[in-house]
Amino acid sequence: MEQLIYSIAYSNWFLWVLGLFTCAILLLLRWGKDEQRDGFEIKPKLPPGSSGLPFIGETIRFLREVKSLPRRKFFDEHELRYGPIFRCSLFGRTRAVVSVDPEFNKYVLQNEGRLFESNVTASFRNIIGKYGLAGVHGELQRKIHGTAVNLFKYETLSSDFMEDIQDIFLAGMRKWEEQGDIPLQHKCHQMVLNLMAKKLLDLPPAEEMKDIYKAFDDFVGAILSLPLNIPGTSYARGIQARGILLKRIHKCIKERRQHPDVVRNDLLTKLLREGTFSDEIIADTIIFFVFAGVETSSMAMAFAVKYLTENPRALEELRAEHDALLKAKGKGNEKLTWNDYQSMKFVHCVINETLRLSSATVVLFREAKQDIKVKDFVIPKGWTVYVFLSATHLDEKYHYEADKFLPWRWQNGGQEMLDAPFYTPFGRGGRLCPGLHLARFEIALFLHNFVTKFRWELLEVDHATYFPLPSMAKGFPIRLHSRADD
Ligand code: HEM
Repeated sequence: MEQLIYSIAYSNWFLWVLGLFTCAILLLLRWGKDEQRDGFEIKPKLPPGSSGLPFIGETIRFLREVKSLPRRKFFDEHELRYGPIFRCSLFGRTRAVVSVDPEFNKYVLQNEGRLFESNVTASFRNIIGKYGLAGVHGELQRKIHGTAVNLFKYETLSSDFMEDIQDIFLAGMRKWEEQGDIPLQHKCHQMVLNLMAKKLLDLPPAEEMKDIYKAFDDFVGAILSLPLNIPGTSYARGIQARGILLKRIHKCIKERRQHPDVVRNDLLTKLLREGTFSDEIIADTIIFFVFAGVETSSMAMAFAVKYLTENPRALEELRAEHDALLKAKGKGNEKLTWNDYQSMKFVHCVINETLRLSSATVVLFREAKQDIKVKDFVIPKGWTVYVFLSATHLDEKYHYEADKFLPWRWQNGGQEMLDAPFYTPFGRGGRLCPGLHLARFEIALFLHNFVTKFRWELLEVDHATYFPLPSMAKGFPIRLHSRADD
């Protein structure tokens, strides 16, 4: 018996040693495999950081902290510990690096297509389509991007957009006035959607084309949803909406070919006239403009009003600028001219500051196309770099009292910040937003009309969130009062 006990104890001890030995070998083998996967003979010096939990990484912590104050908490703590470029597993990507270093961000974005490449998930690509610009690379990306730059360039705003923007915004605001109580965020969304539908496809406003507008809405709603293609989910509705929109766009293409004599000032006509792209590319490009141009601009409008509501001094200064503009034009002459737009100053400070605090694009994803040496470490080929634009916008090192809405920081030389690597609401490099002039123009014309026509009060306290997009939980419910009654 004793012998048996000894022999069991001995064999258990032997098994323990054997087990530990095997684990050690397996760990060594796995470590070696990781090194080989990264393409290095010896362990590369990766940026400092941690991988967090398997697969989830630090996503849960990020999502929790991005909602709390100060808004830069997650980045401040990581930067303090590891520096501005750190290894961090987020959103299911374990081989990833976060950058909140403005100079490195600039380097990454300016080397698009050479050292780095924008990368999108398969589910996102299913929504935006094979030729949706974010997922297109190389020569074709440059060609479509160049066309978009041409369509939305500063010089075209006066001839191609001014009249339509004012007509649609003035009509929209007349309705808001009748309604009195409005959720501003949703109303801005609808108004910008009307504008894009008119400018892209020459469609009449929402009331006359409910199905198409619902499809637009479902499509935009699906972009940031969980990619579950199960009936009833936002993603599935988005895929369905994409089909409806494609059908409508192809119908418009056919109509334009059948009736070339009908004069239209829309972007589809211009794209067809160029004759460079297939119908499939044109359809995906139009759909991508809806994705890129609606939520981004309309959120900025709603957030500008939120910040002005909270900062009466800024509102007063903006209103004074725009009342003076109207006074100089004389009564009954409410439509603005190109010269009026060019004379506006403070409104651009308000727009810059709004986009600094709540730009629609929080983070850009880029994949390293080769091993990238940064400082004294290496980002291996195939790794993702998260370029966190919002983190540099909120960094006290570059913006004093960074959490506060202070449009005056953009006055007296503040304009130089527009080119600085720590202010990039529209990105940079080969994918710099081609709609940036249009977006600024829309927001300026919106603010001009809104502050000169209305006083307003907030009906309920609303809570803003900033990820994945800036948004207000209740849609910013306000009561409007016409200033004509003052
Ligand atoms: C406040 C409003 C807007 C903001 C903050 C914004 C921001 C951005 C940013 C940061 C990018 C770069 C994406 C990247 O590098 O991967 C981008 C790309 C793009 N934007 Fe905008 N955008 C706005 C409005 C618009 C408008 C009105 C349009 C026109 C319809 C537009 C069209 C595009 C397009 C087509 C791209 C893709 C460029 C490419 O990948 O080559 N954007 N936008």
